Amino acid sequence: MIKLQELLHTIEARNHEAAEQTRLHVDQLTKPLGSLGRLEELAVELAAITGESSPVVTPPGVIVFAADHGIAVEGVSAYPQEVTVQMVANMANGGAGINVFARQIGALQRIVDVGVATEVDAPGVINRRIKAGTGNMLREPAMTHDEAECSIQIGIDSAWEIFDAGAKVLIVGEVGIANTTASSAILAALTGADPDEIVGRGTGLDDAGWERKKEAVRQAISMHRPEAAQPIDVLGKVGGLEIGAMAGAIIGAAARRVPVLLDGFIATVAALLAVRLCPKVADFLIAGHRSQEPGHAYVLKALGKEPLLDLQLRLGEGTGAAVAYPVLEAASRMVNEMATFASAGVSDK
Ligand SMILES: O=C(O)c1ccc[n+]([C@@H]2O[C@H](COP(=O)([O-])O)[C@@H](O)[C@H]2O)c1
Ligand SMILES: Cc1cc2nc[nH]c2cc1C
Repeated sequence: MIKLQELLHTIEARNHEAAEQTRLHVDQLTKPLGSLGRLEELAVELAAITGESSPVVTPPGVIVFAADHGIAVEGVSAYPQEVTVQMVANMANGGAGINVFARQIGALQRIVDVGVATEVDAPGVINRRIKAGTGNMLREPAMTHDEAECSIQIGIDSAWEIFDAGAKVLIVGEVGIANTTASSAILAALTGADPDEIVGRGTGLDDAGWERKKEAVRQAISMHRPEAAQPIDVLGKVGGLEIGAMAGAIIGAAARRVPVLLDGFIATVAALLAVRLCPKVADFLIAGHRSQEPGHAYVLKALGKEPLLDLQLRLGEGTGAAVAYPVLEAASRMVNEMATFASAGVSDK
């Protein structure tokens, strides 16, 4: 186990030489200059991230972190808390949305229980339980400082395990009823955003539930006064076990120069936490899609990221990133498989 602060210091900058080599190569491929648009930018970004001028992105790795949230008892989700454990079992059986899309893109898959209320006894679910769900942030801090740190460490370990198994891109997903409330509270605490601007309907709240959710975020912030400059304080007071694990996995990817393809609102808030812990992490992130949750556009803007897709998704689990992955693969294949003007004997301008 490497201490978090030590690991954060090992995160390097983007590799400009590799990026420049890729840019030169892309300009020699058999196409009008610049005609593959954002794919060309993505290829250069992949080189800068990985340090490889011919970056390879297969296979991708998908890790879904699952946990429950004490705040669920306040009626801030359209679905009951037991959906979390039921969906973990569904994922273990390969029947969830993320299983389908992960199979479609040939991904390595992991599902990690970091704190579902009821323990899931299904083969394939990795047990890294910290506790049986967070505390209700309207009554107590969601986690202790130690628990928050532990969630980050579990994320780092999980990411490194899937990289050791061969994953070349990281997709982190989650399942956790009420985690859009925790994510909204983290986002408000880190950025000072007004809950009215960022709190959405999550799984599909009605108007009354939506008002309750905004009020819960406001109250949690005024009760705990999380310290914006102390991301682990924010994570502990108003966060979630799976959100900490996702932040850790993203840090683990940056430390190993593995590109992170971001999913929806919860995953992107976890990325913002990681970036606040170490700003260089931002260089390793590619936004997969823009979710319908209004806070997602806000956090993407805070990170300065333009998403690849906007398909009006709001499922989570890593699904949006998995659906965006073929775009990333296309950028990599362009670099590795297209002929150059010279090799194909095509006249350049
Ligand atoms: O990824 C997103 O942007 C997203 C937006 C809304 C809902 N979700 C998923 O729905 C759950 C959280 O919604 P809620 O309403 O229970 O807070 C959680 O399991 C997420 O995976 C995910
Ligand atoms: C059915 C269902 C599946 C999910 N997957 C991620 N969050 C979810 C929330 C619900 C309600």
